Amino acid sequence: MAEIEVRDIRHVYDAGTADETVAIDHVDLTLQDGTANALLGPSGCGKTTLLQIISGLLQPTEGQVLIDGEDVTEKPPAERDIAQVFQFPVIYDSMDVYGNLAFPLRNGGTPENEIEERVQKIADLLELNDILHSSPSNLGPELNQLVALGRGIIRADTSAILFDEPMTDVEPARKLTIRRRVKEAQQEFEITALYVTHDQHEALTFAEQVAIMRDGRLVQYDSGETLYENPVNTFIGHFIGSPGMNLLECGVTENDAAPHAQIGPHTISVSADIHDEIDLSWTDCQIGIRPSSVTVQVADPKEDTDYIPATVDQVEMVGGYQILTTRLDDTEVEVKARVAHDFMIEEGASIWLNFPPDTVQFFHEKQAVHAQ
Ligand SMILES: Nc1ncnc2c1ncn2[C@@H]1O[C@H](COP(=O)(O)OP(=O)(O)OP(=O)(O)O)[C@@H](O)[C@H]1O
Repeated sequence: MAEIEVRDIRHVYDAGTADETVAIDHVDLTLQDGTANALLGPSGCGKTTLLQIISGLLQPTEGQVLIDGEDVTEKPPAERDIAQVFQFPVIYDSMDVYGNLAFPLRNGGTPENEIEERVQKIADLLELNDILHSSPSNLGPELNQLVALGRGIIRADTSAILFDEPMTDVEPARKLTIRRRVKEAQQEFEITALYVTHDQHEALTFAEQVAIMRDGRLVQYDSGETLYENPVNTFIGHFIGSPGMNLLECGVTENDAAPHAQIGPHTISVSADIHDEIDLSWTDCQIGIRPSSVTVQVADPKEDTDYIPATVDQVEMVGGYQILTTRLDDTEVEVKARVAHDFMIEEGASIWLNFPPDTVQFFHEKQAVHAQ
């Protein structure tokens, strides 16, 4: 496998016409050799365009694609040795599963005994042994997608594999199994992989590093943990997590000689690292806190001023926990808090919330002021 680098890529569709669209706007991204990566972002942000530029199906308007340091921007797809798994599996019905897997090797003139060995290895890994001699037309889309994956990685000289929304046609109940097998194959063969999806759960479970795009730009490329804990801006804070980060409009006030966030009558402490960077003249500020970081108390904490009174508007059971939608008293500010599934609370109840300072992010003009 190989390192894939896109350097200062820009892509414009219908340049110079009324329909001109800047699909990729100066993106730099390096996928380290052997790593699992995901490309995540809302519809229309440029994921497919970037994927096609990497595979060679599309020539970028500007910028370069490098494979292990070699500039392949001008090379056609066939000379890049990049495999692609599409939304809908591309399978040859005229051959059985074995024939499909063996196809790229036979095409390259590999001796039959080596082909058999390699097909066996792939079949073991993807658990395809029982269907090796079945016709693909008798298999469901899940198994066909695995065959397409197997065919993509069967050649030892494949540089990388690109997945374009590969779970689109997979039944929800089968997704976990298919994803596990894809992940095992990626790890076993140390494949450089880029997995395009608009589903954050898929991206975060597959990839070590996730690139998030918006409006043709790469906004953040980091591990799932960093994206969750330290979003670079409010877009990432809200986009990652379910529900996303609470983003609360605030002012800045000075309290005990340290800047604090002010929401209506409520003062919220931030960490010392954030204090050092806040300017008291700032407007357009928000604090961000994950629903799982909000501490909830049902008994009035009385003199403990770190707790803010709120009212519970909605209680929702989500999987193994509950999400409370609350409103801070004397404001219209909504805060979501995650509590245990057996936490006893009713809609309309009074509640007290605490935002532990080391879990509070501070954003100025939508950008994080301090990466922790
Ligand atoms: N062939 C094309 N001609 C003109 N504009 C295009 C073409 N393909 C894509 N676009 C535009 O480029 C932008 C990026 O599209 P792209 O398909 O790369 O995004 P995406 O993130 O993959 O979206 P989705 O998740 O919906 O597939 C969009 O504004 C889209 O309308």
